[in-house]
Amino acid sequence: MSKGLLFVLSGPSGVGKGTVSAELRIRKPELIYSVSATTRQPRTGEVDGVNYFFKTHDEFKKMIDNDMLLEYAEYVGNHYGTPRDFVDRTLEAGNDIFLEIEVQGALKVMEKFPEGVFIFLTPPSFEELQNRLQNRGTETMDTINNRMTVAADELEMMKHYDYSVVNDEIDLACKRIESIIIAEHCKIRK
Ligand SMILES: Nc1ncnc2c1ncn2[C@@H]1O[C@H](COP(=O)(O)OP(=O)(O)OP(=O)(O)O)[C@@H](O)[C@H]1O
Ligand SMILES: Nc1nc2c(ncn2[C@@H]2O[C@H](COP(=O)(O)O)[C@@H](O)[C@H]2O)c(=O)[nH]1
Repeated sequence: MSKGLLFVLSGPSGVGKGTVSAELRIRKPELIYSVSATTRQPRTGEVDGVNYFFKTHDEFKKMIDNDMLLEYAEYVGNHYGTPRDFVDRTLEAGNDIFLEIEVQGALKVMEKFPEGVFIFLTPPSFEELQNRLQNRGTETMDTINNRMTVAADELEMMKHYDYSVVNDEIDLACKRIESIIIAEHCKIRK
């Protein structure tokens, strides 16, 4: 049996990765989504094991020490990481897996899985990115400013990705990603 494909969706905070992924889950239920571990506090409505595995700093460190993370990164004061075992088992079983992670982590996955498919989600403009972060209302103005500073560096990394997709409209962004998934599967059949 051939292995599944690893898709990584990345891009600056607030660009709409979570929103687009949630819509893709509805449109492509056959895709399997990785649940990350994080030391960040849950936001209202977030559920442990569904949105994230919420960990203490000690628990997260143990995961690193036991080599349980495919990649991890510190992002604006919190740690985030992708549990390795779930990714490996999904791919070995011949299923595709979808990771939604920030840019430092994606660059690490590129080293370990160069055969992965790396998609950078871009905002229509920098101003719109700031509007989206502010309108989401989940971060303080300080955190938003920090995330915008990081975003400027992250946009520089877009050139390392296989695809860039503009998230102007959720429907269009999803259609673009769905086309990429189809195209990557066609490549395998050739
Ligand atoms: N195409 C779009 N047009 C307008 N608003 C959008 C669009 N996509 C997402 N949004 C809004 O932008 C905000 C940020 O989206 P979302 O939380 O999905 O971003 P994210 O990239 O996952 O952020 P983070 O990396 O911080 O988790 C949300 O309020 C969402 O509703
Ligand atoms: N490197 C990783 N980044 C991850 C992972 N899971 C999520 N993220 C990214 O972190 C930021 C902030 O997320 P938020 O939920 O606090 O807004 C965002 O860009 C996520 O995509 C991961 O496992 N590794």
